[in-house]
Amino acid sequence: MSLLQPYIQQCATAFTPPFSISSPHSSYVSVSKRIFISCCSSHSQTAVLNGTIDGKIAERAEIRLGLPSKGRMAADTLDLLKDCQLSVKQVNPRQYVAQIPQLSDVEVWFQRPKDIVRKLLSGDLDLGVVGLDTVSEYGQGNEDLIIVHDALEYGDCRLSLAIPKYGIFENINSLRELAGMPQWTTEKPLRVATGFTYLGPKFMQENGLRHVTFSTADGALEAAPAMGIADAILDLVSSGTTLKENNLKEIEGGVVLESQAVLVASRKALIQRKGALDTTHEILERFEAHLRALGQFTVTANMRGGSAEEVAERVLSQPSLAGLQGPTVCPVLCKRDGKVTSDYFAIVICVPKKALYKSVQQLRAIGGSGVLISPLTYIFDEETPRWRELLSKLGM
Ligand SMILES: Nc1ncnc2c1ncn2[C@@H]1O[C@H](COP(=O)(O)OP(=O)(O)OP(=O)(O)O)[C@@H](O)[C@H]1O
Ligand SMILES: O=P(O)(O)OC[C@H]1O[C@H](OP(=O)(O)OP(=O)(O)O)[C@H](O)[C@@H]1O
Ligand SMILES: [Mg+2]
Repeated sequence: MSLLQPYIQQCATAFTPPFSISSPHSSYVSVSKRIFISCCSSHSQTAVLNGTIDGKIAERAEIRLGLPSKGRMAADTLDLLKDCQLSVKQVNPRQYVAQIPQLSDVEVWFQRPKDIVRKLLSGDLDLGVVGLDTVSEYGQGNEDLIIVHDALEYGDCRLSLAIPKYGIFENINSLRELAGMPQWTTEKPLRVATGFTYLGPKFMQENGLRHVTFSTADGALEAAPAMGIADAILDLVSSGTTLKENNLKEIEGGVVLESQAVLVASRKALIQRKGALDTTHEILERFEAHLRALGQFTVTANMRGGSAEEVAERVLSQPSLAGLQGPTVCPVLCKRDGKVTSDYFAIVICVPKKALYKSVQQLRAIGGSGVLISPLTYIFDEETPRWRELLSKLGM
């Protein structure tokens, strides 16, 4: 039985029969009155049960981390891990298993993003890095999937509905206007081309669009309206260039999901697999510390003053100079007339990259000189907020 089944049944009760489910392998899904067809046999629960027996995970010593084997997420994921001093040692690009020397109990498996989600559900992977769009589409709200880090700051895109700029759509600019067009009927529903055959129908149903039918393809969906195959498309948008080049436009209320790369885990693995939670903690800490540091610079400067407190007062009087917890102020000691004195103090603060120039101006305004700026590698907090969240999601 497909995981889409509850949804199909929900639709079936929402609309009056007759309807039919003609083939579980068909690539068509419709939320119009007549056809409700599950789209993808690979979503089946048999697969979900593969690596688990009666909800218990299969025994193995290693913790398996799935990383994208190709596509635009692959290189950025390896770069992130490298920046966190977790370089992946892969002998050659065609070898799908690899190691991270710093995490001795982790085995890396390179997989296509959708297969990472499927294998997390089947118990064949424990952790994975993929786009939120892929987790949402192939995870279908399954409670075994837990988002451990929701913002790895790459792979930014949105899943968005787009329609032609021309013809009957020329003056249609919102989902409400699209839904209100008299053209869509049971006999002639709005045809949407999408690779998101779970999220697409769900979104349409939640937004009250009744006369909709879906077709699917693996890529270049933006061609479908001009080819006469579809009226609209539901696909990922990043810069918007592909839509523009194909004479398509997004509409108000048409964004299904904002996505970026995330770290996702199997709840069962975190709870049952020895070492999985500790390893996840380490990866999470490194990701958080690195990503927090990305937005910050360390600024050091010298400042003349009578005492550390007096210098701190001056620094704290400026809105952009508070730092993470306040400035570090240390005396700069030098010898004058045989005596050690401290006419200058060195101050060290963290400054958001965006506020860098303003901070330098404020430092100068209060007498700062010799301002040095260096990038930060990590900011480790006492405890990461996401770790607390994860423990609470796990009921710990
Ligand atoms: N234009 C984009 N800009 C930024 N990120 C994107 C964009 N398109 C996709 N992504 C993100 O990258 C992930 C992988 O996309 P990619 O195009 O590499 O693979 P795919 O389309 O799923 O597979 P394939 O095209 O190989 O069949 C997507 O799931 C999404 O999270
Ligand atoms: O808004 P843009 O920056 O133009 O990016 C959007 C395009 O990127 C993705 O396609 P991809 O390049 O992955 O090709 P595909 O259709 O073969 O998956 C997506 O499916 C869009 O077509
Ligand atoms: Mg693609």
